[in-house]
Amino acid sequence: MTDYFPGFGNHVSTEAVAGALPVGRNSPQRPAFGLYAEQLSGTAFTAPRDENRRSWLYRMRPSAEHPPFTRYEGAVRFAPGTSDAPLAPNRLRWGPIADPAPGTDLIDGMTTMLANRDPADLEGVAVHVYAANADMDRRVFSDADGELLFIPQAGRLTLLTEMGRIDVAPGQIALVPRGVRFRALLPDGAARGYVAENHGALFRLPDLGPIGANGLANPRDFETPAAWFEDRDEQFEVIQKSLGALWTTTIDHSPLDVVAWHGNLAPWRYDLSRFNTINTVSFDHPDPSIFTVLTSPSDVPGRANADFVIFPPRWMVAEDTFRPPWFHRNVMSEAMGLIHGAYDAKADGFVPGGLSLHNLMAGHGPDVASWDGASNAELRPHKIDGTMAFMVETCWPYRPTTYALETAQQDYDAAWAGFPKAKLPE
Ligand SMILES: O=C(O)Cc1cc(O)ccc1O
Ligand SMILES: [Fe+2]
Repeated sequence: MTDYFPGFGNHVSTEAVAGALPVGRNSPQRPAFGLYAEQLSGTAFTAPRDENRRSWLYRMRPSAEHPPFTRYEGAVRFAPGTSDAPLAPNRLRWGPIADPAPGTDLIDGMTTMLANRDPADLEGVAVHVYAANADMDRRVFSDADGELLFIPQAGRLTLLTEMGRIDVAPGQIALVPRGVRFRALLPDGAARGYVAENHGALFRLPDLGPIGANGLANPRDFETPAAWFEDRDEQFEVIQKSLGALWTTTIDHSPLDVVAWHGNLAPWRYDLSRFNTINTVSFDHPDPSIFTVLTSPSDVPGRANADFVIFPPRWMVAEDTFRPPWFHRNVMSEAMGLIHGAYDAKADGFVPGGLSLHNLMAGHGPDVASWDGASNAELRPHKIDGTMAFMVETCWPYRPTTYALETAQQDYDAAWAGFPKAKLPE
């Protein structure tokens, strides 16, 4: 049996039980075995064909069957809303969050750090970090507010989703579409990482323009799981994030009961080491958009609701060039995380599991030590190796949560203190 289907956004047909998937129609009068047909829409019914994303699910019970949701009181650092206080235009940076209490699963282990827009606007993005040490057992989560891009930093995740089972390790990413229920197992007993929650247009591969037909993240390297289900008549808690808050209800079976599905709205995983990195072979550091893995467009052409960008291992060969990121002020807002290794613009203080925020127009770039090193380096071909940083760049300025504001490093501005003054000719 195929475990994963290759390709981004393909139309997949998959059944975990032979004969479960209807042939030639979506909604037969009586689906096989008494299964229930359900359409899951990721775009409006009327979205243009090349953007239209939906799948048909054939399940043991309809997902409509559940009692009312009530407010979920756990996961106190997950989706608390952002601070309303006027936000000082400071650069912010954080170390990794503390280890969670024993018995903390992925959902209770989520900490929202940054968010923008209201999820009800169907625009914006939130950045969460997670630290967990327990499997989700007899409870599932779904996010009505957006698709979830998982960026593991330590420890593997097994995402048991309604549409299949995804194993994802640090160095890989995985996406769970809006509304798809899942539970997470931790094969290594503990896991840490980041989640970008995209409230806006679905992540897609960026146009390649003059790069041509190949390069960056190639579609064939995305993997969508085959249908998988569990038939468990036990109490299951269903936690749902909706309109910025967490809700819970209980049903008497596992909702991961989709026996077959077809369509082009589905979870996937991608190994970041497959990214075909393109950069200068002459001079100057291109804009980091050259490292875009995925983009969620806004309504303004070329201005992303969210870009997921990586800084992977690569050769640096530019001549007469300051090779690390230059100093800059950006109308877009930049949240950065580090999966492993070191980032070439920051000698200290930015560690794996940490996070930084350079909001719109915040002056940033290399710290003094990195600037000094790169300004005096002998410019031979040099391999940046053993590192993977990423950025979630957005046109909507981020607002930190109160927890994030209270836990930010106190001395981040010192990264840019003490640059020598330029000496003009007398
Ligand atoms: O700020 C950063 O470190 C990310 C970044 C890298 C780069 O090479 C150019 C611009 C940019 O925002
Ligand atoms: Fe930047």
